[in-house]
Amino acid sequence: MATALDRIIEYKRDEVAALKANRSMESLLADAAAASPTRGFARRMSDIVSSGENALICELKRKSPSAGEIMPGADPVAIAKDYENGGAACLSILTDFQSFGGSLGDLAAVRAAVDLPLLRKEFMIDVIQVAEARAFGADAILVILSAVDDALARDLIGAATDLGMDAIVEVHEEDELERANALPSALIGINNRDLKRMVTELETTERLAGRLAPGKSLISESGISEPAHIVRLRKTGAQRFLIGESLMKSSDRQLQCENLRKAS
Ligand SMILES: O=C(O)c1ccccc1NCC(=O)[C@H](O)[C@H](O)COP(=O)(O)O
Repeated sequence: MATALDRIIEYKRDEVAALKANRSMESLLADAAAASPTRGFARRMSDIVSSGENALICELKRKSPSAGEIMPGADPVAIAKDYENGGAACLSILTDFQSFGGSLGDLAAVRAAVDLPLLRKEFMIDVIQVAEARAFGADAILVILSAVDDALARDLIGAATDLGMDAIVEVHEEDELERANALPSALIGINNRDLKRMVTELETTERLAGRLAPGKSLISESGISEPAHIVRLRKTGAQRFLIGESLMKSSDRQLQCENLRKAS
């Protein structure tokens, strides 16, 4: 049976074809060259980790295949400022519209409003999306190994590096982690969300964390909603966390960020 990810990749192919029909790589690269410099996504997290606190990548997420509507009319700038005031290391801006209600407009608006490094959270299947990400102000991209082969992953990471961006290589299981270890990016995201069963299990990070190659930095992603989860995940060595739904739904986003940032 097709997973949510399979369905997203299916329509992403149409979106990329439409992008190529409307914009040339050259014009996107010209916009990327004119964009303000990258802000050091990986470096910002490392600085926070060195201080002993947790580096949070806080996500703007209006809806999702697993949760349905989360915060339909969310104002991207107001949310981003809550996260910044709460001590987020970086922000994750979903730019997929169909499944997550996001847009490149969100990315550009947040870029102009806050100083934090930004991840363009998108389903990358073509290097033209990487150029587009930089043109709209991204500092990092996501490479989901369940959606791409190693050759394409290398191309996406190479394109990001050429544009001064970082790349998070995202894995869900052992064989993907082995592949990630061999790819030229230091950031590995272990996603606790099983897209086949649509459940999140922190046990996924606990199972895989010890298998990261030396020099790789672990980001634990999905299903984190309370300081106790961070305390548990820190036992695996994780000090970088990607958090969306629970922060979006929090009645005091800034305070919740502060609590998660300091949990140990
Ligand atoms: O969130 C989903 O339902 C989903 C479905 C299909 C592909 C990706 C999906 N989520 C993307 C993410 O990785 C999360 O947005 C991110 O890790 C934050 O997770 P959470 O804190 O659980 O919102």
